[in-house]
Amino acid sequence: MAAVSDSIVFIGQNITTILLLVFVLHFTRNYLTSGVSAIPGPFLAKISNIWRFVDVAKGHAEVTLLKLHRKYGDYVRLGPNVVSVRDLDAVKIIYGINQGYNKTDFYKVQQQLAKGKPTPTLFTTTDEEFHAAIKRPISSAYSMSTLTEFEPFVDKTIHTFFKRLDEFVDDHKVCDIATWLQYYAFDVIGELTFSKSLGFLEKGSDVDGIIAALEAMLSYSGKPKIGQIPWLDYLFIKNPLRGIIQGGSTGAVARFARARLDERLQESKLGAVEKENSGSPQRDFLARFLEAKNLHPNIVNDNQVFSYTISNMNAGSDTTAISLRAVLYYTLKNPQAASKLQNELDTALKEERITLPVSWKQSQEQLPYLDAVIKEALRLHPAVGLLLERKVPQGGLQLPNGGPYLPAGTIVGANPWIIHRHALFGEHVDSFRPERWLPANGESGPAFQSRKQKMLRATLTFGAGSRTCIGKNISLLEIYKLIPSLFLAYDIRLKNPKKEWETTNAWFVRQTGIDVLLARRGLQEELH
Ligand code: HEM
Repeated sequence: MAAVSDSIVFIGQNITTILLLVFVLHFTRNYLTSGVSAIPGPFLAKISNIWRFVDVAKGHAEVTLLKLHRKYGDYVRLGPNVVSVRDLDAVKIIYGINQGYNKTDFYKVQQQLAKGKPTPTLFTTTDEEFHAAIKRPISSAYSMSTLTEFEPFVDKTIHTFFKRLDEFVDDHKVCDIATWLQYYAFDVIGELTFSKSLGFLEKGSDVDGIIAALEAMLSYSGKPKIGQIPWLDYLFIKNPLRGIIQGGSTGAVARFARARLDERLQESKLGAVEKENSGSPQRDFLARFLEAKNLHPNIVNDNQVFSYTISNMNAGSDTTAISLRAVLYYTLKNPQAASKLQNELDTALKEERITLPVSWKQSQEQLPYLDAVIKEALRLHPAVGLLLERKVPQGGLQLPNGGPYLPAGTIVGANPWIIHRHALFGEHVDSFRPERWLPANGESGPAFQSRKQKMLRATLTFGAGSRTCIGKNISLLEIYKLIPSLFLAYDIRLKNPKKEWETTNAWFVRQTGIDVLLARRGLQEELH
């Protein structure tokens, strides 16, 4: 008894020293983590995840990481157990199909609560078996061949968008196009998923706080930061006490999606939808998800249908808006590129090779410079701006080209912003040069094809491997139709050509501050 009380007294008297010792031991153990300790990086990152937490919270983690890779080379240590990879052979292994590199707890942090329980989606699940099971029934809905079936939904939204832009022209008002592109992207995904736009363009403002809710979820002070130390999620976001107090909030996007699903299930009971849609190629995503439920009842229930719709909304709206902004901004900032693009579009329209709105097929077959502009903008500003984290599987990873061996459990990943500035993309990788995607003077056809293929294989805009973006074709449809149609219908100028936009990296690298002046080009009557 006396020994116990003596110990308590001793601890009480030396608590500061003891705590200091515990921290020193903890940091030293972190510093010396097997395998990872051979990789260079900032000292503080080697001893604690707090360094990365603070860096992500500042909102420009892609800038920090680029500097670190330029200083240290292909492998950078970002945490006691975290490695950022720039070596392309390593990227191939990490994202290779069936290589066993699963998503990390960073993605679990993004799982939303439904009735107090985290709900994994196609995007956020870390369970590869579950992922394969839920992906199989619906992957055909996203295939290249269904694209043209979705085209009328996009055309409809382009019409609404241009009606609203006409008001800016008529009123001689400055247009905050960054915000309006977000309204467009949200309304398209609403149309595609539910045949019902969310009404952003009509209202000209955030509807039901949906954008605010998504921003809060992905705010740089929120989940992406917490994702650097995932156990904090259980303290701050998924804390059961918080669930009890707040009733396990579901959020504005979920409410909208749930209402549409309930409407459809009700109509379906009445037989209205089946009659209306049977055999129609213009079925929205929800109709296709419900078909998957009929075909695969053991995998797809109403909750899974709901989860598919949520994935579409969360993964497909902001990312597309960010990409559209990048294409528009870089084009407007580079008058030479803008004028080349305008010439290509005007000539193709005059020769009746394209229409307004431009169709997907026309954009692919008639507009090579547009293709180069879009590829270059998405290279320079990929929507995702943090590591696409994966866990090293059993057996470990021998990092290629001189890297050390990493044991199982190490977190590895590539950041698209870093990979897209790899020397493989040629010179001036920090500048907007659409020409890098076109044959150079004197370059033979086969040499160009081989160079282009290498760049495409290294492109991570839509991720890579088994977890690559399922909505890639859909977003390309939205981008390749809207951008040329916009330049055909309007003369667009930056209000302050010298002013830079502002960006914030909160997992997605959002931009604000693109004010433009618009004038009609007299082609509106061509809109059909
Ligand atoms: C330009 C627009 C888009 C970009 C840049 C983009 C980017 C990405 C990236 C990088 C990933 C992989 C994430 C990772 O490995 O951690 C991903 C996955 C995903 N994206 Fe997209 N995305 C876009 C549009 C869309 C659209 C329009 C949809 C839906 C209609 C969508 C749905 C998804 C889903 C469901 C996943 C998870 C796929 C899986 O794990 O199987 N995305 N996206």
